[in-house]
Amino acid sequence: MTLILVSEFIVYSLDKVKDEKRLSLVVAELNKVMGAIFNGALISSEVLKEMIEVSDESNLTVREFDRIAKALLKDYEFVDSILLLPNGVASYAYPYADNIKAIGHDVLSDQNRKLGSLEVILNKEVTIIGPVQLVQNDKQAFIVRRTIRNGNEFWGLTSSVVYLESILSNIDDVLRLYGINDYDLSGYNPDSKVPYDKIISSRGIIAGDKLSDTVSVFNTKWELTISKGKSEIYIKIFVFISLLVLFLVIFTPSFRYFKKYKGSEREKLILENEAYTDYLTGLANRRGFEHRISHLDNSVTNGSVAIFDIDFFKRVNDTYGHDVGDGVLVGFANLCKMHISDSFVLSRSGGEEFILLMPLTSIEDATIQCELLKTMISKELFIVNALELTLTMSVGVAYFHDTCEMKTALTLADKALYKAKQQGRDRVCVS
Ligand SMILES: Nc1nc2c(ncn2[C@@H]2O[C@H](COP(=O)(O)OP(=O)(O)OP(=O)(O)O)[C@@H](O)[C@H]2O)c(=O)[nH]1
Repeated sequence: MTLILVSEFIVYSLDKVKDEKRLSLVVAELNKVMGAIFNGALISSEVLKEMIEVSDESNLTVREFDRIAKALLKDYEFVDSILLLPNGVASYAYPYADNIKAIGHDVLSDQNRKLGSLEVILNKEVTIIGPVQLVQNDKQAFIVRRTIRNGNEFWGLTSSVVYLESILSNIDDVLRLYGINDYDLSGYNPDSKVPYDKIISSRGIIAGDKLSDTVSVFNTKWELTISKGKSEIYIKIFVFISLLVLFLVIFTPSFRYFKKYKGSEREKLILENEAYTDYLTGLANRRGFEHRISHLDNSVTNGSVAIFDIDFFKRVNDTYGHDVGDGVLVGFANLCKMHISDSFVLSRSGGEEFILLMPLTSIEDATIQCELLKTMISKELFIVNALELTLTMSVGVAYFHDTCEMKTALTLADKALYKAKQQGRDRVCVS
C-alpha cells in the first residue's frame, strides 16, 4: 500500500514538473511566433510609410501600390492585407478582392475606429488595435496603423492587417507540435472591461486538473489553459516495479541477516541456558555455577560456600529405583530453593551433591543457615510415587575472602563435607 502511494506521488510529481516545463516551453514558442507576426506587421507598415514619404505620393498609382504591397506580403508572410488611407480614407488595398468593401471607408469618422486613428495622428506614430471586426469582410483581425506625414502635416495612414484566424492557426500549429490537442485560449475583449471574458479559441475538452499561462499577442495578453497530462498506466507500473525491486534489493538481505542473527542469538541463548542448567532439577549445574561466579557483582568480595550431600542416597536408588531417586532429587532441590535467600545461588554439582553459594555471608551465619536447612530436610516427608521417604544430609561449609579464592573454598568445603560423612552424617561441618 505504502509503495503504491509512494509511486503515485512520484508519478504525480514527475507529471507536474513535466507539465509545467512543457507549458512554459509552449508559451515561449508562442510568444516567439507572436513576436514574428507583430514584427512583420510593424515593419511592413513602416516600409510602406517610408516609400510614400520619399515618393511623390500624388502620383502613386494603384499598380504601383499593388507592386509594393505584394512584395511586402511576400516578405512578411504573417500579414494578410495592406491598406493605404490618404486622409484616413481607405483608397488602396492589397489583396484588392479581400478588401473591396473597405475602399472609401473613412476611419476618422468611424466611431469604432476613430479613437485609435486620432490617437495615431495626435500622439503616436503607430497603434495596434484588435481583435476588431473588419468592415471589408467581417473577419476578426489585428490592425497595425501607422501615421504618414508630409512635413508636419498629416497625410494619411497605413494599415497592416493580421487576421485572427491566421494567428489562431499559427497557435494551433505550435500547440499540436507540442502534443497539445485540447486547450482554451481566452483573450481580452476590447469592448469589455472584464479580463479574459472572451474565449478566442477552444479545442477539445480540458479534463481533470488544468494548467494556465499567459501568451503575449500584440498589445494584449491571452490566457492559455491546457489539461495536465496523465502518465500512461505502463509508466505507473514501471515506477511501482522499480520501487518494489529497489525495496527488495535493499531490505531483503537486511531482513534475512536480521532474522538469521536473531535466530542464531536465540539459539545461542538456548544452548547456553541448557549448558548451564541441570536438566532434572532446573538448578544451575556445575558449569552454570562457575558462570554465575564469574559474573558476580563486584561488591561480592567475600562470602561462604557450602556443599550438601544426601546421605545414603544410593540406598534410595537401590531400594525404590532410579525414578524414585530422581523424584527425591527434584523434591530436595525445590525444598532447598524455597528456604534459601534470593541472593544465594544453589546448584547441583552432580549426583546427589549440591553447592550453595552465600555471597557476603559470614561463616557463622552460613553455618546457621545450613543447620536450619539440614534440620528442615530431616523433618520433611518426601512423597514420590506414593512412597513416603525421609532424608538426611551432610554439609561442609567454608569461607572465602575473594571470589578468586572460591576454588580453595570449595576444596575446603568438600573436605568439611567428608568430615561430616566421617563423623556419622546428618551434620554440618565447618572448614
Ligand atoms: N536417581 C538418580 N541417582 C543418581 C543420579 N546421579 C547419581 N546418582 C546416584 O547417587 C548415588 C550416589 O551414591 P554414593 O556416592 O555411594 O553415595 P551415598 O549412597 O549417598 O552415600 P554417602 O554419600 O556416603 O552418604 C549413586 O547410586 C548414583 O547412581 C541421578 O541423577 N539420579
